[in-house]
Amino acid sequence: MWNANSQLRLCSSILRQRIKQQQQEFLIGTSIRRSFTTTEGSRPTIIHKRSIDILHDPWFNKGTAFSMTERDRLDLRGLLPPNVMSSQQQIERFMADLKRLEEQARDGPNDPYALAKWRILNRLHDRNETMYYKVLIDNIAEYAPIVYTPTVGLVCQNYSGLFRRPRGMYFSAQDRGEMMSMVYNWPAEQVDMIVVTDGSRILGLGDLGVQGIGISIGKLDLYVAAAGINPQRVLPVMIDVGTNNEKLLKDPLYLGLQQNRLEGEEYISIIDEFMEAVFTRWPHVIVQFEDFQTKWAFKLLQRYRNTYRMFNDDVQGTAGVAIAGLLGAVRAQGKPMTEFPKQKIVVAGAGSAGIGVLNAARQTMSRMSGNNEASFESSRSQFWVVDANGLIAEDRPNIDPDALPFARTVKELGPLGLQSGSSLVDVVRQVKPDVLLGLSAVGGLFSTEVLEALKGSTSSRPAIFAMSNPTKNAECTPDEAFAVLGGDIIFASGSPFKDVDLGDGRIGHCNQGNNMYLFPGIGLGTLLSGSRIVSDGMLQAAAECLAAYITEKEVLNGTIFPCVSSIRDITKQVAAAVVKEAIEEDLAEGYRDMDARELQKLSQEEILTYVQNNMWSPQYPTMVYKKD
Ligand SMILES: NC(=O)C1=CN([C@@H]2O[C@H](COP(=O)(O)OP(=O)(O)OC[C@H]3O[C@@H](n4cnc5c(N)ncnc54)[C@H](O)[C@@H]3O)[C@@H](O)[C@H]2O)C=CC1
Ligand SMILES: CC(=O)C(=O)O
Ligand SMILES: [Mg+2]
Repeated sequence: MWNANSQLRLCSSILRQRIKQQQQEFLIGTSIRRSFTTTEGSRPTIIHKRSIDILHDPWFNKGTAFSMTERDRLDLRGLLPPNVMSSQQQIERFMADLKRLEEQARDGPNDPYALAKWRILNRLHDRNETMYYKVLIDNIAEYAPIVYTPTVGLVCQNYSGLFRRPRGMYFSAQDRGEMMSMVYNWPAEQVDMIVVTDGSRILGLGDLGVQGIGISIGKLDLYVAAAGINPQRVLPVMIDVGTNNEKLLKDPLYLGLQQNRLEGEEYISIIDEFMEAVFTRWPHVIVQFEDFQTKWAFKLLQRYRNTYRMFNDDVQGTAGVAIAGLLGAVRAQGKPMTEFPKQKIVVAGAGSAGIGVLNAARQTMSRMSGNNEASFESSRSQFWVVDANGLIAEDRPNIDPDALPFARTVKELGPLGLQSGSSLVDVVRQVKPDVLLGLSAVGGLFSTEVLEALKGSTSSRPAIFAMSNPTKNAECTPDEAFAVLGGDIIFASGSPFKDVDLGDGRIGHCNQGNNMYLFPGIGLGTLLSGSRIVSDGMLQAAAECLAAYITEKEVLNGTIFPCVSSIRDITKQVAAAVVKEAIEEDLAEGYRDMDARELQKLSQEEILTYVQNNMWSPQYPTMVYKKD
């Protein structure tokens, strides 16, 4: 339960973890405890191929970094230029090429260059995975916007043209009855993480059909870079049930099924078949549902969450990140987090993301203020929800059942001069909210008029969350927000923006409020705990860990989310919090040689070491050839 003590407990435990972590980094390689000393990636790699086949396999290829003895041992001599490069030299050569593009891009339009960078990185991904992830991890702040939002959106939009080598698996409506055998076509014996999409709502770009595979690939890049999931054990998946995108339906070069989306039972039976197939081959896999349109996101989550190791990133990951940000916004006002239940929050957007955030925020408020039926009921009145048809009130016909709990009563609205369907600007003007949160996918929705209305906020430091992706869908830019409201606000956006120079020596901080701060840790923590499900408690633990990661000083300076360059560290902490919660809930069944009983005995610090030691990092392994 949330109270001042739990807040303190969290902050001090994070501090303790950081100190321990430094000690542990020193200790790795020495014998801490048999059961969690094997560092991921330190074992030699057994390969069953030789010669040119190795160079064409991105999982094993080291390119010019193969030593002369390896070249002899693996029949590679003469197939590479003679100069053996270190992995660092390889990266320098690659980066010099990539940077040339940046020099040209400095004054040019942004998008084509971002796409060109993606192509260059993707080609590296195709030929040498180890080097690709080394480049990504070492330069995550620079390249997350290329492999992830915003450029990944552009990549999905242009995927038919960009497609060269296949990556991941495609299950289509034509594969009904075949999936159980098809799944064995994937070459890896073990898969830890699947990210699956049906392409129906890719970021805020709508239905992109089969081209949505790009988002599964981008999310899994972060799983490898941030969570240290072994790249040989990730699987991007696209389930192609058709598309309702008229442009794609008419495009002769479109790569997917050119039919309207299947609906109802036909649709569900395909997703069911896919789930059964992947969990039959890999019983311990974790499946992240990504960018399913709202009408299926909730239904599929309810259908599978108690049976399979799965979660929906847009509903649950986003909710956790928003909670962490909302608590940060309370602290940024100089108040304790426990004041959160008093915040007035206007949410624009009642889709999978908006409703996910609303449910989680309401539960968090309720937990903080009594954790009973009465507190749950009363916390409802802190939210005003506006969608494409304006303010949601109970007298709206055919109200979406997921939004119904947040519909305002006509009685409540009367004194404010509001009614069902009132515009966002009127709602903001009358409610005077502490927080204005956008998950609407409508770029520019927080217009100058809306931001002007927020000047009436009763908060000393109103918060604006323009969380829609990609960049052009952000409800407003930080420049717009700071220009209208001045420096005393908190700003977060789903896609990255630059900080704003406020002109008086101060900087307006632009936080990136994106589920990337949670999903990799949720996945890794679930994997390492061996929990059969992803429980609400595990998700809550992840959100609390993220909330506590930011120091008091940072929060007061307007920082409510960590910087992207610390994503690997925050992911490790989140994963450890998830493992700990799974142990406490008695869900942890163990992973590899760490069984449930061993897990139960670990201290908090030991859990962190266990997580760290199981994170893959991009180092070339020693290779040993064995005949099949
Ligand atoms: N920052 C992050 O981590 C995340 C951001 N998102 C973003 O959230 C956005 C929405 O995602 P979903 O909820 O799945 O989409 P959705 O399409 O299901 O929902 C959009 C909602 O916005 C409402 N809307 C449309 N026009 C509006 C207007 N003029 N005023 C107010 N509301 C309006 C719609 O009625 C609907 O309720 C996307 O852009 C997505 O990229 C989603 C997940 C995570
Ligand atoms: C970030 C994310 O998951 C989305 O925009 O859908
Ligand atoms: Mg998403």
